[in-house]
Amino acid sequence: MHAFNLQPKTLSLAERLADLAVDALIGEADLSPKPALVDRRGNGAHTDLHLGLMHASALSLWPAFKEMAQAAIESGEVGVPLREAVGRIGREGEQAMLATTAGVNTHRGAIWALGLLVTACALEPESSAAGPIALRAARLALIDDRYAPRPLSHGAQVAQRYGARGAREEAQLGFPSVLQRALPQLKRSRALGHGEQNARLDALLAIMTNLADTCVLYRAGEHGLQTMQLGAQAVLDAGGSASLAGRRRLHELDEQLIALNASPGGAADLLAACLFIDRIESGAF
Ligand SMILES: CC(C)(COP(=O)(O)OP(=O)(O)OC[C@H]1O[C@@H](n2cnc3c(N)ncnc32)[C@H](O)[C@@H]1O)[C@@H](O)C(=O)NCCC(=O)NCCS
Ligand SMILES: Nc1ncnc2c1ncn2[C@@H]1O[C@H](COP(=O)(O)OP(=O)(O)OP(=O)(O)O)[C@@H](O)[C@H]1O
Repeated sequence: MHAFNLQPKTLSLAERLADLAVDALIGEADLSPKPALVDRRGNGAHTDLHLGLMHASALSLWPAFKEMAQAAIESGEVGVPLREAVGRIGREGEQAMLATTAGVNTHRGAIWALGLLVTACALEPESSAAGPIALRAARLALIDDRYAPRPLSHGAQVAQRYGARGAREEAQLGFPSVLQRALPQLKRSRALGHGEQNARLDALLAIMTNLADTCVLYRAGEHGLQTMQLGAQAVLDAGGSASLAGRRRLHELDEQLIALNASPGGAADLLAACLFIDRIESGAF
């Protein structure tokens, strides 16, 4: 008899969903060259983040994603009890993240977006279509969580100043940036044979063309947001990340956004959401 069981352990549904969520975060972090974001090249516009921290943070969230999926399986329906359970687990995940990063916000928006999507998937594991998953996530996001603290977050300050409702609204509308922009662009660029990394960069740019990213608004105001949106569109118009002209535009956009300290963190979170849904749609679980 062997001392070790060498058989691969069969993962539960909740564990597989947590794996996919963490994979999506690592895929987003590693993707390079992303404008002004942490990637394999460097720290973009961030002084307090680096790639190792993004990886460690992503891994620290695995238990929270698993617990959210388990809560969905046990509850079986969208409703106040599940919303409040997921809110509590999300806040615990945030504490695990902050303990790992010594207090730096690496993945706040991603816990929210991916947490809702993991929960939505676990509610109906037989259905892998993006539309119904996003709709279930939106229904959850629309439910009020009475225990959620209401801090004067960067997002809340930007909402007061510019009227942008950020991460919450994106989820409540069923992730339009992911379903209507990122996923179609990812598929278009893949179909053109642009290569997976370029297709992912194009998907990120497609999100950036239209998003009211509260990270950018907080750090660089409306001018920063406009620079991000127009610059991302210019890259896509020039032929996307796979073309020489598009790459030149992408490099310019990176420099412009770094000069403005305008890191599109919300767009990055939504790219992770896009990569997650793409894996679900392709039958990964
Ligand atoms: C809704 C959240 C994101 C708070 O949003 P708020 O705008 O107040 O906060 P904050 O300034 O910290 O921004 C959160 C993050 O969202 C991302 N983001 C920014 N803009 C956007 C956008 N337009 N769309 C999507 N994500 C965005 C950014 O990465 C940013 O870091 C969430 O953290 C929350 O409500 N937490 C409470 C605990 C809870 O219920 N958790 C549930 C986990 S499923
Ligand atoms: N690759 C990435 N690089 C940088 N940020 C990312 C990346 N992926 C996701 N993000 C998101 O961007 C956010 C970081 O933005 P930001 O630094 O503005 O946050 P903050 O701590 O709220 O603000 P500040 O650093 O201005 O005090 C994180 O919440 C995270 O969700």
